Amino acid sequence: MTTLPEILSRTAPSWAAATQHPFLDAVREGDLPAAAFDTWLVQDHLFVTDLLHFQARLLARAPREARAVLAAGCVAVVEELAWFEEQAGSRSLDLAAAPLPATSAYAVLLQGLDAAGPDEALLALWALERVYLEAWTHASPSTAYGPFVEHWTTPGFAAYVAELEAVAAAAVTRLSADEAVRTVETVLRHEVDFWSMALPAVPAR
Ligand SMILES: Cc1ncc(CO)c(N)n1
Repeated sequence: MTTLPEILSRTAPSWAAATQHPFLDAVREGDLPAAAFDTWLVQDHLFVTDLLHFQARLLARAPREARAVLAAGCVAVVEELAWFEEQAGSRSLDLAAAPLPATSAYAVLLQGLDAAGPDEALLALWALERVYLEAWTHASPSTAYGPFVEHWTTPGFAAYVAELEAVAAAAVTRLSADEAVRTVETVLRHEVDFWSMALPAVPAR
């Protein structure tokens, strides 16, 4: 039977790459230029919009035990989008920017998961939320970007990831280990590309 600890250990180097990324080091050290952060923030707003659409579709076909966490997650994502709009307003950012290639590629991945079974899609959702929590935890503490780091490492978000983990733990038992590894690896590769997207503006250290 496939288990999450097995999948985590088989994908460990990719988790490290997606959480100990130079973008996040620069956030922690405070030397990420505001322009790079802002580029990333506008793209993440686009990603979260795509995520809401994906999650709403998944809710409609999810196994019974996953419905409550997915529905609560949809509400949280709607609130997250409003929060992005507030941040964009105070940083004078244009949220209507076009998606960069990493954002478009991630959107294609999420759309593709509609054709996969709900268990694979649930596993992917857990992975993309867990890696985000770990990534921002790696960026902590940050003085320059402190409020953002705090927003993405709150106990509420950690509790949501833990609830998703319980659902993903059940889902993964219905997948083959190779299938589950492939799904998680694909998510983690897209996460690395997403952090890398805004990095050319980061000074060498
Ligand atoms: C790229 C990315 N991955 C995961 C999350 C978590 O919602 C996010 N906001 N952005």
